[in-house]
Amino acid sequence: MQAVLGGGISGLSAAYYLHKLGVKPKVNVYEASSRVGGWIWTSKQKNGLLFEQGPRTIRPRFEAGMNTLQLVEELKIAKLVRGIPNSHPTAKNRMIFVKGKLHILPSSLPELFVRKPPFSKPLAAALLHDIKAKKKVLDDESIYSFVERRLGWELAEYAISPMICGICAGNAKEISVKFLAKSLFEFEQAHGSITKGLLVTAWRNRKKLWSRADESKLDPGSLAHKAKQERWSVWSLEGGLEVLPQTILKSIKSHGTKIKMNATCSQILFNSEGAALTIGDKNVQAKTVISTVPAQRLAPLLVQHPFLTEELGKIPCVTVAVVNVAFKGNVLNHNAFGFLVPPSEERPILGVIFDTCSFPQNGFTVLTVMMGGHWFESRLGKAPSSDSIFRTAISEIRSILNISDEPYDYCVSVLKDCIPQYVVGHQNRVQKIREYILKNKLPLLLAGSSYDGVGVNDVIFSAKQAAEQAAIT
Ligand SMILES: Cc1cc2nc3c(=O)[nH]c(=O)nc-3n(C[C@H](O)[C@H](O)[C@H](O)COP(=O)(O)OP(=O)(O)OC[C@H]3O[C@@H](n4cnc5c(N)ncnc54)[C@H](O)[C@@H]3O)c2cc1C
Ligand SMILES: C=Cc1c2[nH]c(c1C)Cc1[nH]c(c(CCC(=O)O)c1C)Cc1[nH]c(c(C)c1CCC(=O)O)Cc1[nH]c(c(C)c1C=C)C2
Repeated sequence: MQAVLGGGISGLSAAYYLHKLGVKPKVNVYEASSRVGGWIWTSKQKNGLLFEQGPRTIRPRFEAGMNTLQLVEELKIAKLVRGIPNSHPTAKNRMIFVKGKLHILPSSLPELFVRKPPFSKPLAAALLHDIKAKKKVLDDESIYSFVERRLGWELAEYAISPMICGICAGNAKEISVKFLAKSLFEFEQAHGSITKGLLVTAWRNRKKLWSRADESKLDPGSLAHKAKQERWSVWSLEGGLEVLPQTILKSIKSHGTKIKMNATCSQILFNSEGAALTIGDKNVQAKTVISTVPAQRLAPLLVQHPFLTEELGKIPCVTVAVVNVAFKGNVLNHNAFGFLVPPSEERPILGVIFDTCSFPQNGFTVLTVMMGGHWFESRLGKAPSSDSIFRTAISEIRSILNISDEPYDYCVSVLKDCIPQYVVGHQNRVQKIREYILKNKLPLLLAGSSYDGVGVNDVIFSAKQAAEQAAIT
């Protein structure tokens, strides 16, 4: 038996790809809770309203983004995909809330040459800063410190810090530069500055730059081709993102994969036949194990290998409080994706997504307020009640967005340890962990959000790669 730990989107995808690759023997998925989908969770409210408690949009970019679109086609749910083009107001209008005001961040090249508050200079001036700044030889550093050194304090504070909140609810002063800006970091290391690295790369790729080679590689009838042609910024699914894990679940069940619910794995002991897993009060033998559970949850299961327990345990996670709230009619003065709040503003919220600006819902306004993350305890308290989280969220949206209407419906969720933090040294740590597994010939493959990216595309792609590895071992 092949074992997959975790029934979130990566565990389900791993089982899907194992079947697609014709891997024998049969596959069992072990899920600790009583539902599948993990953080992908669409709740159906009164009047048919949909609240996304976790992710809501997926980016159709790079290999991993194309792979997810291909998966959607294979699952025969392409007709449910709703793409948002780059020209849509929500793709162009991303805001930050600084010193009592909402500011739209520049989203096009010409805007980089105009001064836009809260920045004191046009953003293009940051390149002058970069050209003048001395090279520093480093193996890794925080993304805040890298951007501050090379492009100046304002970009670090008002662009990078909120962006890190809007991706991993983390502190840019702790998150590795390699999480978001690996190639810019490498430009400095190889060429002395970001600008020089960009020019050298543009020159080397000058032929590719002017051709649409990427597009011509895509099958003209495919969803990925449509996404490129229509220049989608993001997409979601009619009925909510949870349709994706639910459809994978149906597909893998129809192929004979067994999904074991309320089945927490509490120990993995490697032996000559593979691995003996303790699931609840039973022992089961597996040929290989694909783990998609968070690194911190996997760490204590590997008692035979203290090195793995220690290193996996050093990949931390943060907790996010999510408040979905609906109002009757349009209560917003902006047509935008939403806004983020730089941590230096010291407000209790991380940001707000204007869900219905992207995907309207029968005359309602739906907003999602995200809170906590790295600052959960310091800003919300040790164990805040749902009621106090809701009151804080409402008071913030009332004051920032000038909304005086009473909510029509709402939902408060505390997502415990939901997003891993790729702190400085993360990439080296993951490499050392994988080298150890390889050197000790352990039948263990790692997938999910703790290692190579936290987006839905990244985790599905990591599951595909793990299944491909399992197929050749
Ligand atoms: C608030 C929020 C907003 C997000 N927004 C976006 C977005 O807009 N776009 C985007 O691309 N991504 C977004 N993400 C990221 C994305 O949702 C996640 O990375 C992805 O859902 C992770 O899926 P996973 O299957 O790897 O992990 P999980 O969803 O964590 O699934 C792991 C599963 O393993 C189970 N498990 C844990 N321990 C054990 C055990 N010992 N034994 C058995 N089972 C176990 C858990 O119960 C869980 O079901 C967001 C995440 C959050 C939290
Ligand atoms: C405030 C908290 C969060 C918001 N979204 C997330 C958190 C933790 C989670 C999240 N958002 C994105 C990703 C990455 C997806 C990927 O494909 O890699 C994750 C895990 C996408 C995203 N959302 C925003 C940005 C700047 C990004 C990065 C990529 C992109 O440009 O699309 C903006 C944003 N996120 C949140 C808000 C309120 C917000 C506002 C403008 C919430």
